[in-house]
Amino acid sequence: QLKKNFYANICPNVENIVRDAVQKKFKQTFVTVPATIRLLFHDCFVQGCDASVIIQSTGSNEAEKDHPDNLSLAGDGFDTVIKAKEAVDAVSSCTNKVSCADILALATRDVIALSGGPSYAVELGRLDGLSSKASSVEGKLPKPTFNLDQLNSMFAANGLSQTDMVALSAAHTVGFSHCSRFANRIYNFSRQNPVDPLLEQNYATQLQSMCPKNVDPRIAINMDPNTPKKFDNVYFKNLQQGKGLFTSDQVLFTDTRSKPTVNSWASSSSAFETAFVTAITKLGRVGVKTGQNGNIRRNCAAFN
Ligand code: HEM
Ligand SMILES: [Ca+2]
Ligand SMILES: [Ca+2]
Repeated sequence: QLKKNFYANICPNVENIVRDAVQKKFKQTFVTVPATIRLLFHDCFVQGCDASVIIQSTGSNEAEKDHPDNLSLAGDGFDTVIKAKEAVDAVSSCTNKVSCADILALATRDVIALSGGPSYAVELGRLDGLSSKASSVEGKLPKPTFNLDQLNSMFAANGLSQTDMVALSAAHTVGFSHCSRFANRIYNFSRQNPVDPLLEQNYATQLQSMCPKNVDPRIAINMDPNTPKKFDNVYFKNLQQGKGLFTSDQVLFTDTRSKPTVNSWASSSSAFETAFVTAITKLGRVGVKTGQNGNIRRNCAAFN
């Protein structure tokens, strides 16, 4: 059972310590924002929110982070958690008392606020997981080609509704994607349509020029072409205009079951923010470890 003031008697300053460390990292690079948010998502959907995604592989264990679906997680997300953990552990009453999973949840809240998104209270008290296997990632994370039924069933498996799924998808209002993730939509989409007809034409042309056919695979482009550094509801306005980058984004507008939600949040950022806070709070409860199922890692990247 998570609690908002879990560390009140153990490490009363934990929220300020984490926020200062995250702010420092944010000043160094904006990538801190999307990298940390996506890290939380990829953690919670595999074995629950237990920092299993942060574990480094060793000679005897190929960890989650080396599964193909996690190779594009930006290093700045991992670094944010490690830096915040160091700052927490530097305070003697807090040393080895705060889990990496909780630090990731707090850091995510902080980067969302730093980029203009909603601020919210974070539930705490997660333990860090005791296993991390690349093989356990398979089939647990959504693909950019997913349709609404596939998205709904994967989120439902984590206790999240369609409404939660649409709200959380708005995380694509910040951050980057490599060209390979949507190349299918701008080149050889189908026999009749080389370009996905759901893509607005000028946007498709722009994407083609940023991602030419033999582009360097390291090139990444903004997922929100309008406000890539603001955590806002422009994501939904983009969907209304055929500017969803992935099929899994655009389908939220084209499928009549989710379209009303997109329209409503495109016109009301406060309604979106309320739904997002509900959804990310539910995300933070997925598969939480307690008792013998977890511990507090001394080093977030390695088991004790
Ligand atoms: C709904 C299904 C989802 C799919 C299919 C999906 C897929 C993807 C893909 C393919 C990328 C680009 C990765 C790359 O090429 O580097 C990406 C980036 C990202 N995703 Fe998702 N995602 C989904 C949901 C979410 C959720 C729920 C969150 C968080 C709440 C999230 C947060 C992010 C962020 C912040 C980035 C940018 C990462 C960066 O710039 O480093 N995504 N996603
Ligand atoms: Ca996990
Ligand atoms: Ca945005």
